[in-house]
Amino acid sequence: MTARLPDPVLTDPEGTLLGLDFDGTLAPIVEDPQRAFIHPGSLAALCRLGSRLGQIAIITGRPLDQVRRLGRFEASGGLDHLVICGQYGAERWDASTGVISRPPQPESVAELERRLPRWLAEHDAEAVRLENKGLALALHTRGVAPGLLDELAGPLKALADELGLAIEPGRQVIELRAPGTNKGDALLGLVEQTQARQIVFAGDDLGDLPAFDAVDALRADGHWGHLVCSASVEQQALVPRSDLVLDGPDDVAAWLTELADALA
Ligand SMILES: O=P(O)(O)OC[C@H]1O[C@H](O[C@H]2O[C@H](CO)[C@@H](O)[C@H](O)[C@H]2O)[C@H](O)[C@@H](O)[C@@H]1O
Repeated sequence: MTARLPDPVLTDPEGTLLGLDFDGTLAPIVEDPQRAFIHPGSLAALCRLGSRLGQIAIITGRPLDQVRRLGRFEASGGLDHLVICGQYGAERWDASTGVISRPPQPESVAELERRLPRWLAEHDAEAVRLENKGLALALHTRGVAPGLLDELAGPLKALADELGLAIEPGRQVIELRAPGTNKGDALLGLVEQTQARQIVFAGDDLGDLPAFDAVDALRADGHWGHLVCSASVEQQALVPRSDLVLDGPDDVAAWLTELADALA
């Protein structure tokens, strides 16, 4: 065993659930969210791990269809044990069955969609780039308006409260989204379904904290858990919570490759 590869996973891969965030963990952060493709090293390693680990789950704030496209999973073999939980667990795609579950857009998000262009104009925030995810609208400032989100955070929280939406802050983004799901509940649901004995989760941003909390709760309940941070200068909140700190998506790809090699 090396420090990067935990023994319980190496000795019982079939009993292991590997949960992974997408942006900033499997995919490098880029300016255009539509161009954030999975790191090729991570994709290759996941294809090898797919037949060795009991379950691989990508648990992401992204909509399912985006992650399926940016992850290039369907063009790749060996991923029968992959599940994608999109939009913080509200959507799900199971590679083994092809079954998709996806709730309809709530009226509160439709109302936000109607109001937001005018709201941004009234707040001198037209520079913000909007990403419409169906169950959420994300306001991005990467490359266009650094610092603007700090000013908008309070008014956006008031708007979210008025519409009954949840606020999800992230790396140069704030989302207003349908409430009721989070990455922690998505992970706990998968543990119950798969009866996994070892749970590993890797993430990079604030939206991953509920999954970190879930792993801590599972550990308190007798499971073996391992928390991995894909670190960045931009977001360090996960570092003190993590058992292993990796140097961003390149290092995540190297770590997944080491794991695939060890289990080959
Ligand atoms: O849960 P995740 O898989 O980490 O998704 C969280 C959000 O990630 C995306 O935004 C982030 O990545 C973009 C592409 O690299 C980057 O431009 C942006 O600044 C980051 O915040 C995505 O666009 C959001 O919808 C996700 O919710």
